[in-house]
Amino acid sequence: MILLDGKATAAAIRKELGEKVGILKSTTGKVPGLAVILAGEDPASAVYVRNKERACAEAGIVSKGYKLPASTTQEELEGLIRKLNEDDSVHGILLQLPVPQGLDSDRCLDLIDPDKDVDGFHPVSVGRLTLGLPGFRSCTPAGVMTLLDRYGLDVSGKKAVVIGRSNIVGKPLALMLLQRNATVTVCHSRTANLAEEVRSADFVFAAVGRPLFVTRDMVKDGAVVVDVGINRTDAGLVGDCDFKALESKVAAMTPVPGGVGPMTIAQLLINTVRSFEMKQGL
Ligand SMILES: Nc1nc2c(c(=O)[nH]1)N[C@@H](CN(C=O)c1ccc(C(=O)N[C@@H](CCC(=O)O)C(=O)O)cc1)CN2
Ligand SMILES: [Mg+2]
Repeated sequence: MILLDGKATAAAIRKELGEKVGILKSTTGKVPGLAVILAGEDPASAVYVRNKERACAEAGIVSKGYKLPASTTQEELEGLIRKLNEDDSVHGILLQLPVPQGLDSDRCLDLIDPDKDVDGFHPVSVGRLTLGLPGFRSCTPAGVMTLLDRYGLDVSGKKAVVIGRSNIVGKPLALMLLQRNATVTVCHSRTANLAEEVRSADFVFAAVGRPLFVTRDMVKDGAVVVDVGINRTDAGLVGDCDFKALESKVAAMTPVPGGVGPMTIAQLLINTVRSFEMKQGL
């Protein structure tokens, strides 16, 4: 089995981007800037934001953190986004999700300038993805595609099954796979014969949010399995797939942790550098 090592791949991407940013800096005199908004005190979000800021530093991207209390009002948050839209040193704006109760994340995401929407959550970005037009792609599914590319795994003509239909993973991932000429099935909680659907897949993408949901009997021999799940259990962090049980059956698989998670952050950096380049007309 080939271990699809997201941690190592993400580290390689950060290094490559660092070199690229160095060249961009010497040719333009400017550096990419990412604004990271964290509202409230969700501990997992705080970790992700810290990791994003660290990753930016490693790649030479200037990150500006905006840590807001859970009591922040909708108006304050919207005011900050408007200000960042106008700030020429900011090439990417991200609002860490979830936001505290009482804040409307959809209204905030709507306000982000689509040219700075490095998380790819703005309806314009989603529309561009749907139409196959250039634009920012949601970091988790785009990071998955980048990981497959780095391992030379081509989905064209293959049967891909996505388990999960969230706006930030399942739906955009299905569209990206379709764009790459996979035959795509999206499964969810109401799918009849889910195990049978998954068993027919050459590529399985699990984004259900249920620990060890994908079992050995559900996967065909030689399939490629990408586990997008991050579940905190008493036994620690586990994915949506039973890694130990699948290991001897599949051709390639991502671990959790160290698979898709680090690629999400690497993709954010890729998107931010791309946004910077576009601003410079490159
Ligand atoms: N504005 C956004 N909010 C959220 C996104 C997003 O892409 N943009 N995705 C998730 C959270 N997320 C990034 O924000 C994220 C989750 C997990 C990881 C990661 O590296 N996970 C590690 C394990 C780390 C741990 O101990 O938890 C791994 O899988 O190896 C990175 C980013 C929801 N919100
Ligand atoms: Mg994501």
